[in-house]
Amino acid sequence: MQPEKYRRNPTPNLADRQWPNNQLEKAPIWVSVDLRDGNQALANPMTVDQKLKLWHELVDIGFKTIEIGFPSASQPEFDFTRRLIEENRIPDDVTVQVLVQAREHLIERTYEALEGVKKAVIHVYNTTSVVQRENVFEKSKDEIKAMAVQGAKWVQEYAQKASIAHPESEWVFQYSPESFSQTETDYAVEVCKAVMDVWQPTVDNKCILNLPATVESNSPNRFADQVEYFIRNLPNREAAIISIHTHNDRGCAVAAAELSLLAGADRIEGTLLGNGERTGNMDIVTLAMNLYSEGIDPELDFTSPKKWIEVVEEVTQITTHPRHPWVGDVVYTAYSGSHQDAIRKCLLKQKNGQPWNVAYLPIDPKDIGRDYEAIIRVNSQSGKAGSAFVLAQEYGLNLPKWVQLDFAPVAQKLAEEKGGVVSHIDLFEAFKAHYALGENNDQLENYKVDRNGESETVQLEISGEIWAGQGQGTLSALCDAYQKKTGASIDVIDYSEHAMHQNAMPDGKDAQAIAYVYLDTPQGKTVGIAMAQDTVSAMILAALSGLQR
Ligand SMILES: CC(=O)SCCNC(=O)CCNC(=O)[C@H](O)C(C)(C)COP(=O)(O)OP(=O)(O)OC[C@H]1O[C@@H](n2cnc3c(N)ncnc32)[C@H](O)[C@@H]1OP(=O)(O)O
Ligand SMILES: CC(C)C(=O)C(=O)O
Ligand SMILES: [Mg+2]
Repeated sequence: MQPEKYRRNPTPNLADRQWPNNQLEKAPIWVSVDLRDGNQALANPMTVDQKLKLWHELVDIGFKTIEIGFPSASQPEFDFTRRLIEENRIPDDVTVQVLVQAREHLIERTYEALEGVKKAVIHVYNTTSVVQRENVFEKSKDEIKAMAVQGAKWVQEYAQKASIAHPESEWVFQYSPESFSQTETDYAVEVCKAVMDVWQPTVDNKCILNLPATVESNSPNRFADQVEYFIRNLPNREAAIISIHTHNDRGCAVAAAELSLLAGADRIEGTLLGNGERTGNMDIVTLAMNLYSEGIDPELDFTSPKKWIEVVEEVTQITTHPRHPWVGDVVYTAYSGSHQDAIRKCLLKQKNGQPWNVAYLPIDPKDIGRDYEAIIRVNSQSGKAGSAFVLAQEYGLNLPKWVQLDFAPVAQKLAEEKGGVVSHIDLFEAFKAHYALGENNDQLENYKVDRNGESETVQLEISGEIWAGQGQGTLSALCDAYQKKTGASIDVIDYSEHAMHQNAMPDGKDAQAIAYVYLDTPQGKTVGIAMAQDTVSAMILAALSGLQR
C-alpha cells in the first residue's frame, strides 16, 4: 500500500456547522436518475422498450420528477423522449428531466426532443473541479465559469424559441457544477451565482442547483460541511432548490445524502438499488426506507418491491445482493438462535397499532410485502426458539417452553444432518414422528368424564380395556386410573392446550384442539402431544402418548 500517493480533498472549515444539530422531519423532493445516470453506466444501455418498462415502474412508485435520459446523445435516447411525449405517457403530476452538456448543438437537439412536452427540467452541466479544470479542460476558473454562463444562456434562449411554437410548455432550469465535492466551495458558489444571474430565478419561479459528489471523495460529514457552506453563502438562496447527487465510491453515498438534507438540501437525485457509474449512484430505496424507519412518510411507495426489482434486474442485468439494505432476500431472516428467540418473544408482545418494537427487525417486514415465513430459518445455529417459531407460523402450534426444550435436540440433529436450512415441511415431519402425532388416536375407544363438586371421575376404554380413576381434574383422574391399572405413580408437571387454526395442519383433518402434557413417571419425565376433535380427548390422548413414549 502507498498511502503517500493520496491527499485529502480540501473542504471548508465550518467551525459553526449547524447540520449535526438538525433532525429530518419530512421526505425530500425525490428525483430518479435511473434512466440517465443508471443507464449510462450499463455495458448494454437500455433499449427504448426497456426504458419504457422501467419508466412505468418509476411512475408507479411515485416519483414526480424523473430524469429520462440524455436525448442529444443518441437516437434511442431521443426516440424514448419522443415516445413518452407522443404517446402521452407522462402523467400530469410527473415532470421529465433531461441532461445536456453546455454545448449549443446538444442543447438545440435536446429541445427538439422535447417538442410539445407539458413540463420539463433542462439539466445543464459542466465540471468545475480542480482536476478537470487543470487536466481535462485546461481552462482557468474564469473560463470554466464562462462555459457555465454560456450554457445557461443557451438553455434560456432555446427555451424561449421552443415556447414560440409551444407556449404551453413549461421549462424549469437546472445547473450542476459537476464534481462539486472536488471543487473549492467558494468557487462553486461563484459559478452557481453567475448561472442564477442569467436565469434570474425568483421564489415563485425557482431554478435548481444540483450539487454532485460525481466521484465520492470526502467522508459524509465533510460533504455535509460543503453543502451547508454552499447554502449559507449562496446569494438569493430562496430562489433555488438545492439538489444533491451523490455517488458511492467510498460506500457512503446514502450517508452523504442524508447528512446533506440536515445541511439544508431540498432535493435528492438517485437510483433504485443504487445502480450507476462505478460503485453506483445514491440508492433511493435505502434513503427512503431509512426515513420510513424513523416514522417519516417517504412519499414513495415501496410496499411491493418484488415487482419493480424484477424490472430493474431485467433492464440492468444486475442482480440484487441478498443483503441489500431493506429489500435484499435475507435481510429479515434470522438464523441464529438468540436472534430467533428475541424476535419470537417481541412479535408475541407486538400489538396492532402500537409503535414497532421488535428486536433485530428494524421495520415490520410486512410493510414491504415480506411474509413472516422467511424471518426465521432453522439451521444448525438455531436454538429452540427457531423451530418453535416456524411451527407456530406454518402450523399454528404454540409450543410450551418444555416442549420447545424437548424438541430442540431433534431439530438440531435434523439441521446437522441436512447441513443447511431445514424446511418447515421437514421440521413438521420430524415433529410428528417424534411425538407419534395422530398415530394412536384409535386406541381411545370411549371415555366418560363426570364432575361431582371438586372431583372428577374418568372412565376410559383403551384398546378394549376399561380404566377408571378419580381426581381434581381430568388429568389427575387419569393418573389415578393409570396407577390403579399398573401400580405405577405418575404426576402431571405441566399442561397446555389450544384450539387449532382451521387447515393449519395438513394431516389434522377434523382436529380442533391440540394438547401438550408433561408427565413425571417412574421411568423419567416425558412429553405427550395429541390432536383431537375436542380438548378433553386431546388431553387424554396426549397423556397416553406421553406414557407410551
Ligand atoms: C458525471 C456525468 O454523469 S456527466 C454525463 C455523462 N454522460 C454522458 O456523457 C453520456 C452521453 N454522452 C455522449 O453520448 C457523448 O459524450 C456526447 C454525445 C454528449 C458528446 O459526444 P462528443 O461530442 O463526441 O464529445 P465527447 O463525448 O468526446 O465529450 C468530450 C468533449 O465534450 C466537452 N465537454 C464535456 N463535457 C462538457 C460539458 N459539460 N459542457 C461542455 N463541453 C463539455 C469536452 O471538453 C470535450 O470537448 P473536445 O472534444 O473539444 O475536447
Ligand atoms: C451530471 C451530473 C449531475 C452527474 O451525474 C454527476 O456529477 O455525477
Ligand atoms: Mg452522476
